[in-house]
Amino acid sequence: MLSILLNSARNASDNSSLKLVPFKEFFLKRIPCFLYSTDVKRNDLRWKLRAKGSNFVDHRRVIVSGGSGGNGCVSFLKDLRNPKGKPNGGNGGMGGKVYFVADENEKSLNSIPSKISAKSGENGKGKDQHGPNAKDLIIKIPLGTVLREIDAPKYQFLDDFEFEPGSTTKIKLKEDPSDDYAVDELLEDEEVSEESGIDRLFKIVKKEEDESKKNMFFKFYPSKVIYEQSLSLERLPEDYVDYLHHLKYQEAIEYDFSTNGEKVLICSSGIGGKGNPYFGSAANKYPYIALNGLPGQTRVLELELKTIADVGLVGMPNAGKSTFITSVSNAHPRIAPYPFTTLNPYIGTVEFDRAQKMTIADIPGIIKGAHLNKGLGHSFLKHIERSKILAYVIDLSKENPWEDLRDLKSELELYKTGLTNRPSVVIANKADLHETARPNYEKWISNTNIPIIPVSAKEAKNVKKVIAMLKKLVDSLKQ
Ligand SMILES: Nc1nc2c(ncn2[C@@H]2O[C@H](COP(=O)(O)OP(=O)(O)OP(=O)(O)O)[C@@H](O)[C@H]2O)c(=O)[nH]1
Ligand SMILES: [Mg+2]
Repeated sequence: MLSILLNSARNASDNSSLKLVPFKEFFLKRIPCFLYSTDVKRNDLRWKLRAKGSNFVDHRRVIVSGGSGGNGCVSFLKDLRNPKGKPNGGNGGMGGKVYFVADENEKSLNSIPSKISAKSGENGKGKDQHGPNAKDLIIKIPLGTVLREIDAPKYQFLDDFEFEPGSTTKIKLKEDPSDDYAVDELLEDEEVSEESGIDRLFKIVKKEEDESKKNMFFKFYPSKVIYEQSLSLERLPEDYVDYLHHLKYQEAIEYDFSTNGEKVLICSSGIGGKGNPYFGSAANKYPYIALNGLPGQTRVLELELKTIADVGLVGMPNAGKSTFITSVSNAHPRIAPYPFTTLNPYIGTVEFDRAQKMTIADIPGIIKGAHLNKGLGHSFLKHIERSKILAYVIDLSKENPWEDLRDLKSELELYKTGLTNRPSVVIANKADLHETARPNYEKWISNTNIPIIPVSAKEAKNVKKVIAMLKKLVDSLKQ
């Protein structure tokens, strides 16, 4: 039985076609590790390289919209004694706003949907029943996310709006007797000019060809014939006009979530429309119109996760970065004796006395040629880009370990010029493998002037010394 299992595992590993990979992964999880052949491991590595860490999402494009406001209602009180009662249409509720909150427990943008929309407010109803407001939407995003707006939203219904202080425009509501429904026509009124003295008035240019714009703002009493009636836009509620102005001239946002718990309003919600009592006056006791709710704000955003840590660990695959972070902090990334064990960045926290903390980022291994997308590529370097201190982890037991340091530095420079100028330490790991590590250490000391700290992350030897050095550097940068 065991030999059948082993053979199938080998057969699966020989076949490098993509289709078999999920099966192989599935299969390998279910056989004991002593049955793994080196072939299987090699193929596993190939699969990882092909995936380029794609199970970890650090870049995402999202469309976010606030909820629309509910419509106001046109309704009148009616009973036996009072067949023509007062207007009693309720107001529409506000839509939900969308907030982003930085959360240090979120590690990837994986869980952020590509479309985020808050719910709409409910419509008003008769008998003065106002529509309830919708709940705000709070989206948790990983600490260190950088947000950029990549597309200006288009609110076509605002194309014709010109917020010109001093000019006045009236909306004429007109009924065409041939139509069943009352329709509104938006006409520019030439006669009325600057005399009103109200600043926030605006002009609507008539555009007959665009039917879709009709009835955008107003709701009419069903089947009620409305003869010519005019309404100046200055009678619109102030928050309604403010919101239209805000939509038309909204500024692009850019934000860097660098503090845990930071809450930022991303999209405002649409204002609810007023019910018909709002339009009632001594001259017009039976207003047959109400306001529709306005749509919520929409933004197209690009989110990029750039981890924030005090210290960034950089090293070739298998150098012992994950072993080091495990021995000094609360992070527990996977450790294994083959390259590219780590596929996502990890953040470990080292706690000192007096509630002082230092964070360290472990990222996937970088190899020579990473800038040409070799290995896992160097896109993960963005996760140490914001670390003020770099800790190079070198495998001291390897042949010519100084070459690794040189290659790492050149990859860092190719990724971002000047990155290697940051304060740094060199951790010479695997110093417990005396046979090779000792002569390498001696050569390093005599041939270079780069200071190194010999360490055994596995046996937790000398790691405290490294932490003390790193803390000194972190503290000196804070001053
Ligand atoms: N002898 C010895 N082995 C070590 C030491 N540190 C790490 N190792 C071993 O080296 C292998 C790789 O360690 P990892 O910590 O997974 O290395 P890594 O740099 O995180 O590797 P990637 O995640 O693949 O980039 C494991 O088998 C560790 O047990 C050490 O100080 N001494
Ligand atoms: Mg690792």
